[in-house]
Amino acid sequence: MKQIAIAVVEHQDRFLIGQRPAGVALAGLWEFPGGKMHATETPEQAAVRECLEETGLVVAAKFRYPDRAHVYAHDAVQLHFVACEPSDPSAVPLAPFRWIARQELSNFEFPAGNRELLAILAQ
Ligand SMILES: Nc1nc2c([nH]c(=O)n2[C@@H]2O[C@H](COP(=O)(O)OP(=O)(O)OP(=O)(O)O)[C@@H](O)[C@H]2O)c(=O)[nH]1
Repeated sequence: MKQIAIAVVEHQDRFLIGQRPAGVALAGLWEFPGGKMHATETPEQAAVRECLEETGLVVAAKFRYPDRAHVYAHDAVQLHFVACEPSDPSAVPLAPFRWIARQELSNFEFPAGNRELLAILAQ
């Protein structure tokens, strides 16, 4: 199973999300910054690294949401969700990432493995 670290970056009740590009698995769905963990990394380290690579934002890991295993047609993944906060809240994320208010998250379609996390964020 692939180990995936995901940065759930929160600031002033808004979250950083981006749309997966055409031509990749789950194209068009929205997601949090993240990707495969390197062998020596903790989920926190990998989430912070992936977030910087994908969004240009430096973030600090704060706490963990429950992990989630999910089997997609393209892959079986273990999702490690890491709550993070931006070091510089005024920094502008790289496209396609943008800040979305908590109440708006339900208007975006995420991969099925995010369902439990999104239910927690909606509370
Ligand atoms: N980034 C991200 N990936 C997610 C989320 N939810 C979810 O199920 N995934 C899954 O986790 C896997 C992430 O791998 P990826 O394709 O984005 O990245 P990758 O394996 O190429 O890793 P890399 O970015 O290190 O190259 C994909 O199977 C993706 O569908 C999410 O919220 N964010």
